[in-house]
Order: sequence, then structure tokens, then C-alpha cells
Amino acid sequence: MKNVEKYERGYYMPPVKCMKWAEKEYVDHAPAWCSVDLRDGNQALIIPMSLEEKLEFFTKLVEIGFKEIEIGFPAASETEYEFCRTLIEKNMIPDDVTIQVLTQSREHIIKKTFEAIDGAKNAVVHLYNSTSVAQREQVFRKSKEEIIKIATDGAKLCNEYKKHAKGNIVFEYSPESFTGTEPEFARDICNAVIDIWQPAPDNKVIINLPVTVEMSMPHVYAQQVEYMCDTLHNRENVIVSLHPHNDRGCAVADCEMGLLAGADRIEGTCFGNGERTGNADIVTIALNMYTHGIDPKLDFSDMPALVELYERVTRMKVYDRSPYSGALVFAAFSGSHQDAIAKGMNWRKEKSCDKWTVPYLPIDPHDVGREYDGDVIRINSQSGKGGIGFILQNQFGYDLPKKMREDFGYKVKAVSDHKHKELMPDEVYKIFKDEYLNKCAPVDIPEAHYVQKQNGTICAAITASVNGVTDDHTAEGNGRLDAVANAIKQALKFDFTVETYTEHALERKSTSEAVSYVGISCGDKMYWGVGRHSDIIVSSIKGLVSAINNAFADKK
Ligand SMILES: CC(=O)SCCNC(=O)CCNC(=O)[C@H](O)C(C)(C)COP(=O)(O)OP(=O)(O)OC[C@H]1O[C@@H](n2cnc3c(N)ncnc32)[C@H](O)[C@@H]1OP(=O)(O)O
Ligand SMILES: CC(C)C(=O)C(=O)O
Ligand SMILES: [Mg+2]
Repeated sequence: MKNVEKYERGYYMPPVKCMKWAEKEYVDHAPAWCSVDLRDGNQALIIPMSLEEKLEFFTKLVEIGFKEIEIGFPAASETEYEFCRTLIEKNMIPDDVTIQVLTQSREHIIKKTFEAIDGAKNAVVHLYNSTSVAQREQVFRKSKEEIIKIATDGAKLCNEYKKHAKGNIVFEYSPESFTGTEPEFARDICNAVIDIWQPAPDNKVIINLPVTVEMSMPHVYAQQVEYMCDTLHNRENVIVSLHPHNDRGCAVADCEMGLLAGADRIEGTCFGNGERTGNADIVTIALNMYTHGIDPKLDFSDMPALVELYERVTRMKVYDRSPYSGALVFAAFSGSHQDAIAKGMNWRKEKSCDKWTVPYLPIDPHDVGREYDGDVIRINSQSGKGGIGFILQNQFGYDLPKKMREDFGYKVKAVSDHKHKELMPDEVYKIFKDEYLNKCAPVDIPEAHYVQKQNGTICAAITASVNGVTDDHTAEGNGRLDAVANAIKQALKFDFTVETYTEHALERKSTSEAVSYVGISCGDKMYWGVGRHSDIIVSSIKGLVSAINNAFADKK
């Protein structure tokens, strides 16, 4: 990369070491969550959501359990304003939910914002102005004092408007572009605003520390957050909030480390929608906590419904590998992963485990509304016998013997490889049926009669049909299958050995049938057949005949 000299680290470290957070291991309680899907998420869309779409999304966010929802920037447009009015006038905001609205620190915008929330029972008025070195110099061309004045003038105006407001109003201040701001200046401007708002136990204020643009590694942000937590005035009455964007791909880590550093609240969006690379993905942060055994106090148990709604109203896509939500995040195509998952699932059943420890799956797919069948083990040319056998067992009830799984596995992989596509469970089952099940051509045994001799041997009298030509044969054996096998050898003048035989019941709704797996050797090769019938003997003979037909096909 030839232009690397063009860049330098544009962030500022706190003046003192702030590393207490690094002693902590995990986030041990849920923060206050604020969804900014309808504001930051919405302002980043190619086509912002319509009023109806915002209403539908709002209802979903409430259902998930968000208690604070930034519903928009009411001074931005007619739709934003109308949306706010509709929620209030149609009484759509539950009493335990607080709406939040964003405003620049400009009088006409603050005025319009307070008009928009008139009548709301609970609202957060979120005031912001930019504080970074780059914005101070290039955008505002103002000194530090002048930038502080923008914030304090706005804060004072908010106090004035609040006097006339009927509902419960909480204030939030964001030193926008915090990550490009010297921490001491961020501290000073926030403290100036705090001093004007005078927070108290029953009137807390929110200080939001946005990673407007992500400029550093997350441990740097954590130090900046810890510094702010240590130096803000009236800290006990200040709710420290985080609002990371994802420019370096670390917004979730920023939130997690920022929480370790003392923050109380997270602003983010579902699936990380938002300006440029997006906001922090609340789904991921919340479910990361969940998989550590901490209740995030948000309910993502019907993820498919949330994804459907989100994709429809935002016209964005949830990436296939988006943590916890993507279409492929539980899918194992590769053989060794499938094998481990299938064994892990069986272990759970066997041991009645109450903790989730299945290899390769950090969360139980059922906990986010996903299925084991179809979502987890998926079949292509990378798959192995473990996964393919798992599909056949879980979805169709066939528990193949280990050696036969291998034979079947290679057949399925070959089909997928040649077709160059994933195989659906029904296609896997069709291969199974075509390759092994009740095969009766060219060889068939339409009739068999058994006599038990005094010496304990069994005599089988069979009618053998080869390419439709039938004749009768009799032979003895130490069991019915053995006797029939001997009679078939005679009839076909064909030598083979029955190497293995297993069977189990196949439960299908009200009926139960026997399934028999027969492996024969012929020269140095093994051939498999499966029989299925309501009678266990007929089932075993059908399995044997299927294996013989496979051997015949190979000999041709
Ligand atoms: C990081 C974030 O996500 S911040 C939120 C960003 N979201 C949005 O901007 C979406 C909604 N915004 C809008 O619809 C419009 O920008 C409005 C209605 C708010 C304002 O519209 P306008 O006044 O026409 O335009 P614009 O936003 O370009 O105004 C820029 C002016 O405001 C000033 N300004 C920008 N932000 C702020 C602020 N937070 N506080 C005070 N002044 C500000 C700029 O310095 C500039 O001043 P100048 O006119 O003296 O050069
Ligand atoms: C308005 C602020 C909080 C913002 O969205 C940002 O800085 O990213
Ligand atoms: Mg933002």
C-alpha cells in the first residue's frame, strides 16, 4: 500500500493510565439498552423508513424488550416529526418505555424537538455537538471555548423548554466525534453541560460517549471511557452511555470493553445497521452475554421473525454470517464439524445435560428460534458420514451401522460434488432409497417358506426371480437369513458372505416397521442393502436381496 504515509493515529490517550477495566473478565449484568434503529439506523438507509415501517419496527423493538428507543430526529423531516406525533397521539408508547429524540444544539431545532415530544409521558432529549479536533478546526472553525459554548447554550435552552414540558424529560448529551477528541476536552465539555443540568438521584442525565468514527483498537476506547467515568462531575447521577460505530469492525468489542470500563448503557442497532459500517450490533452484544450465562434482558428468541421484519422495512440484508442471526451461522457443511455436532447432540440426549456444550455451536439454535434439522447439518461435497447419517437418523429415522454410514457418505458426497450443489434432506433420502432400500431387480425373492429341523437348523424353500424368470430352491442354514442366503447362492451360482446384520424398529406415526441393514462381502468388496417391512424376517430378506442386487450391479 503505497500511500501509508498519508495516515496517522487520530485519537488521543487519556493523560493518566486507565486500565482498571482490564482486570475484569466478562460483562456481568445487562446494561440499559437504547435502540437507535429508528434514528441512526434510519438516517443511513438509501430510502429511509416510511411512517408505517417505523411504526412496525417500533412495535417489534418494544416486544423485544427495549425500554429506551431513539425514535428519530423530529426536526429533520415531516415523516420524522409525524412519526413522533403518531406514537404519542395514538398512545402507542407503553408506560415503561421512554422515547428518545435527537437534536443539534441550535435553537430552532431544539424548539421543534420539544414541540414534537409534547404530551409524551417519558422522553429523552438528546443534544449533541461535535468536539473532535478535526471538526473544531475544519467544520466549525471554532476555539475550544466556542465549542463549549455551543453545548452549554443548547443545554440551557433545554432547561428552559423543560420547564414547560408536561412529561418526564431526561437529558442526554453527546460530545459527537468523541473518539477524535482529547479526553480532557471531552471531560470539560461534558462537565460544563452536567453543571448546567444539575443531575440528581431522581433526575439523572445521560452522557453518551460516541465512537462516531472508530479510530482505535477497543482497549484504547475502554481507557477513554474509564477516564470519563473517573472524571465526570456528579458521577453517581450520570448514566454513562456508549454509542460505537463499526469503522474498524470492533464496535461490539468497544461496547463490551466500555462496559468493563464502567459504562451503564449501550446505544446500538439490530444487526449493526447505521452510518457507514454501521452502529454496534445489539443482537451480538446481548447474545454474547447470554452465552456467558448472563440474562441480557432482551428477548431474541424469534430471530427469524426479527430478520424478516428488518430486511423488509430497511431494505438491508442480514449477512449470512452475521453472529447469531445470519442464515449460515449454525450451518455445518464440513465433515469433521458435522461429526462433532452430531456426537455432541447425542451426548446431550444420553447424559441429559442441562448446560449447553455442543462443539462448534456457541448457542443452542433453538434459543434464537432456529431448527436443528435444516439449519445445522447441511450436506454438500465437504460433508462426512457423521453429518449425513445424522440427517438420515434425525429426519427419517434410519440409524445406519457405522460401516454403512461410510459407504453412504461417499455416495452422497459424490452426487453433491457432481451436481455442484447443496443437497436437501429429501435429496439425501432419495439417494438412500435408490441405493439401498428394498431393491428387487434383477434379483427378487417373492416367496420363502421355513421349516425348523430337529437339529435346530432352518430349511428355507424360496422362489427366486432373476430378470423375471423364476425357479425354486431349497437350502439349510443356522437361521432364516442364513438359509435364504444359501438358497440364493444356489439359485444364482454366486458366492458371497453375510458379514453383518442389524435391525431396528422404524417408528412412523401410528405404524412401526422393521428396518434391516445387511452387509455382504463378495471378493474383497462390501455391499450394503436395507430392507423395510412390517415383518422382521421379510425385512431382513429384503435387506439381503438389496445388498445382492448392489453386488450384481457392480459385477456387470
Ligand atoms: C453523528 C450523527 O449521526 S449526528 C446526527 C446526524 N443526523 C442528521 O443530520 C439527520 C437529520 N439532519 C437534518 O435533517 C438536517 O441536518 C437538519 C434539519 C438537522 C439541519 O439542517 P440544515 O440546517 O439545513 O443543514 P445542516 O445540518 O447542514 O447544518 C449545518 C450547520 O449546522 C451546524 N451544526 C451541525 N451540527 C450541529 C450541532 N450538533 N449543533 C449546533 N450546530 C450544528 C453546522 O456547523 C452548520 O453551521 P453553518 O450553517 O454555520 O455552516
Ligand atoms: C448523535 C451521535 C450520538 C451519533 O450518532 C454519533 O456520534 O455517532
Ligand atoms: Mg451514530
